[in-house]
Amino acid sequence: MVATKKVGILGATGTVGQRFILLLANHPVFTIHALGASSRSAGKSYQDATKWKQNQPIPENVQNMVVQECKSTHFKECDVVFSGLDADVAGDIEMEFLKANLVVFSNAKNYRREPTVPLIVPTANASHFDLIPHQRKVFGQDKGFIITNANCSTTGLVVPLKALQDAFGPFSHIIVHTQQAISGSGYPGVPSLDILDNIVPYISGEEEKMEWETGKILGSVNSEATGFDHLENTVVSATCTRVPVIDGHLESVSLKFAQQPAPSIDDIKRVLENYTCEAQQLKCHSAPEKAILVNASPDRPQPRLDRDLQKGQAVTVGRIRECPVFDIKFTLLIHNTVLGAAGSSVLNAEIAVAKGLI
Ligand SMILES: NC(=O)C1=CN([C@@H]2O[C@H](COP(=O)(O)OP(=O)(O)OC[C@H]3O[C@@H](n4cnc5c(N)ncnc54)[C@H](OP(=O)(O)O)[C@@H]3O)[C@@H](O)[C@H]2O)C=CC1
Ligand SMILES: N[C@@H](CC(=O)OP(=O)(O)O)C(=O)O
Repeated sequence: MVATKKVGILGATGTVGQRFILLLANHPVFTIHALGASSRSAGKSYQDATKWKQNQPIPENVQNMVVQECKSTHFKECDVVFSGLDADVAGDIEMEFLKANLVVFSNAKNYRREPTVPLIVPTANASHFDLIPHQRKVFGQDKGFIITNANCSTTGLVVPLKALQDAFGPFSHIIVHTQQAISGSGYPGVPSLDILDNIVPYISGEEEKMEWETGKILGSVNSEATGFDHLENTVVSATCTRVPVIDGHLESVSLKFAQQPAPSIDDIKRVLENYTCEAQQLKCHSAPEKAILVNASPDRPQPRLDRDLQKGQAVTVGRIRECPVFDIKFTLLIHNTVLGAAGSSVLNAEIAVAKGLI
């Protein structure tokens, strides 16, 4: 039995922050101890500060907690700090927390490209925690560290890619087209007059994130455990669009393997169906029983039907078929605010506890 850890949530009033609260409300290892948001919210009770948009009520023990400003002194008793902060402010605030020797799991993009900061999708590259001793040396910390999770669309993409890369070697080409839910743009997000009866074929910065982050996540920790060997020779091309769905990003993927001849469709299905990851071996509370769900129906996955399977922590893959241009193509679905955001951070923190880092 692991002793309970106190956790803080930065950006607790936002879309990702609300997910953190639901995921942590009855958690066996983590207890919500402190909540942080902007000075607009600080000093108010949580229920007065937030515009709650979840389909379950605010947990009773959280409703009247007082929201703090995001200063490390208010969080010094926390064993873990989760961040769902707006990227405009996450950089400075998260660094102040790290320098106060706190453990930070961030959803924001600010430190994903830092050479000493692991970018971890918990069901794909938990081995990247191996860099933490080096990161602690670089930042002069004995206890604190920072882990980022990936962009939500990238997260969905890399889970099946990791399974296939482990089995069949690297890819030469990846083309991905996303149809992303509106919850991905926070609250109030995309104006209703822009998104109802419509599709917006542009999400600022998203394609660049998918094209870059994929290579860091599918790359490896170098032999000295002092940095990451980014994937070389894999070209990723992403097109990202916003569609009128509340939760769940759908992605159409085409792949070409570096090694030819490419595996058969049956071999691809078998590998995806049998994929297991370290979070499962470590028996982490939030690890999905299956990290990849293969659906054989011709019209699946679909956001409304598949996003909540495995409590939102799995990626559903369907429509696996030959590609007349590359080798194979398929469609995947990820719950963007669970595995694509708060769920990744929570599972990453459980892995860190299981590895003895916290
Ligand atoms: N939504 C998603 O699917 C995903 C989001 N992310 C990332 O997670 C982060 C949060 O996103 P999301 O929840 O959608 O955003 P929201 O806009 O819904 O929430 C932003 C949060 O940041 C807080 N905040 C804003 N300004 C400040 C400030 N000056 N000081 C302290 N806190 C501040 C807000 O507090 P207040 O209420 O007081 O203004 C709020 O709690 C972003 O970095 C985003 O890019 C990552 C992956 C997926
Ligand atoms: N841009 C994503 C959500 C997000 O905030 O991503 P990132 O953390 O990479 O900025 C979406 O629109 O669905």
